[in-house]
Amino acid sequence: MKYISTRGGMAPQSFSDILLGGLAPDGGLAIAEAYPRFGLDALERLSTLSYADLAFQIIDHFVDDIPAADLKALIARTYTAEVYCNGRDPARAAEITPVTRLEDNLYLQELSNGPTLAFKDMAMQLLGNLFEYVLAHKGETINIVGATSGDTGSAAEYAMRGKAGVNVVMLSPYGKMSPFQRAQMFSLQDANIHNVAVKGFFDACQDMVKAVNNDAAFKAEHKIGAVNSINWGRVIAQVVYYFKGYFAVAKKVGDPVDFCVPSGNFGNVCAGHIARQLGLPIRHLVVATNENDVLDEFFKTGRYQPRGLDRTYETSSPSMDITKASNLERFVFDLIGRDGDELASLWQQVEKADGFALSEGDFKRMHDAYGFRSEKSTHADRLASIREVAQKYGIQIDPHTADGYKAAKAHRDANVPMVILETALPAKFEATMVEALGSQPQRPAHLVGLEDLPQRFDTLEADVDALKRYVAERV
Ligand SMILES: Cc1ncc(COP(=O)(O)O)c(C=O)c1O
Ligand SMILES: N[C@@H](CCOP(=O)(O)O)C(=O)O
Repeated sequence: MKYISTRGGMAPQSFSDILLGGLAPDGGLAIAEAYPRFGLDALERLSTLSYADLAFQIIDHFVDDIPAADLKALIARTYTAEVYCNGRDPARAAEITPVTRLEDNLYLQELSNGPTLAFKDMAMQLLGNLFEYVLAHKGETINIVGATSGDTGSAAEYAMRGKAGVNVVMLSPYGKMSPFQRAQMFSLQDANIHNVAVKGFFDACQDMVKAVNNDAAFKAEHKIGAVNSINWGRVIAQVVYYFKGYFAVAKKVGDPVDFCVPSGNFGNVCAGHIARQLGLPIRHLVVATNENDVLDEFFKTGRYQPRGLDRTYETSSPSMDITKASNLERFVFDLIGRDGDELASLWQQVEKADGFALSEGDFKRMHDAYGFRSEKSTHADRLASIREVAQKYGIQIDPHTADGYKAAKAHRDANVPMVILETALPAKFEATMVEALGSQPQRPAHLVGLEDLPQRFDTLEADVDALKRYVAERV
């Protein structure tokens, strides 16, 4: 499998190159030249595999330059019960992403049992091991520049801390993460981890990361790499749990299943789209947003209009406070027939803040052929969802998963299983959980007192040149 750019300006590249390269040289995102397709017989065979074996069978199709035996060993080392347990039911830990039945045809898939209590660990742990392997084989080093609204940053830092040849510079929105998220990142004292609080929202952080990546000379000189979902390695690892969730709930292989996905940067649900392209019988992909509802607007109207500061909100599902959904680019590339020139012109309009509107045909195909649906939650909805799930099912869900619960209820069909993807644990968002339920959520014993640890971070204005100077001085 080779990789091209969504904007049409990259000669086909191998997996390891795009893994280390991050953003494509033309500013687009790397994407597989074609999607392999699993037929029903192949799906039957996959349906009984362990998480690690399933991950290998899927990911191996996308890796053209790592020997299969090495890839298999890397994956086996990543997806273990020890890495994905985190104090929750150890008997279920071997399933890696256990699925709980809430009621008939309504399920919750746990994705937050990794070291940092959010779904980002599902891909990031593998990315850490892949980076280490590829860098050692190429004899190279990498300086990761990333952006986080709270969860990617800690997942990346826990996956990369202490790894030889890897530095991490992670930008986060100053004062906008939960105290737990902040402490998780800023308490790390490893010499290869650099936290930078930027005065602005996540969108500004991500724009700065992309600007650094778009400066070819700076990128080459400082060996800049990416861990956000602009990195294809992240997305392909996330595809696996859709297969696992599907096999857990489908009565027979081939039956339709719906997934509901709390969304912000569109990486998670983009992985669902790719799973569907690979032949997994997903009927609907329901995109759940918070008050930053740019994606809900897109799926309801066909108009994609990232917001300015006057319409970007700090919400109680803060990791989804995103109005420029980076990965939407990969889906729209597929939707418009993989025309790189057209995609590049649409994203020029996004970059000028004009946005774009889909043609009538593409708007219809997005629902009919690609199965997308969407729904938005407010703070009041979120609290009501957390309370309802606690009362009806005796389960605590975090504020982001709560946005998913509301959207799943809005789009449920009694005859089709709906899987809600859990994206974080309640412990990361104590204030909202206390507001909803009146009590503190549980947290794993080793994280008690996290917020009391000494914290280390730098601050920067939302200024690309300041970031370049920072990177040049530190790595
Ligand atoms: C807890 C949580 N839920 C949902 C999301 C949204 O996921 P995505 O950006 O992949 O759409 C994020 C971050 O992105 C997150 O951290
Ligand atoms: N919510 C994310 C934002 C970045 O998303 P990514 O999947 O593109 O890394 C976060 O928690 O940082």
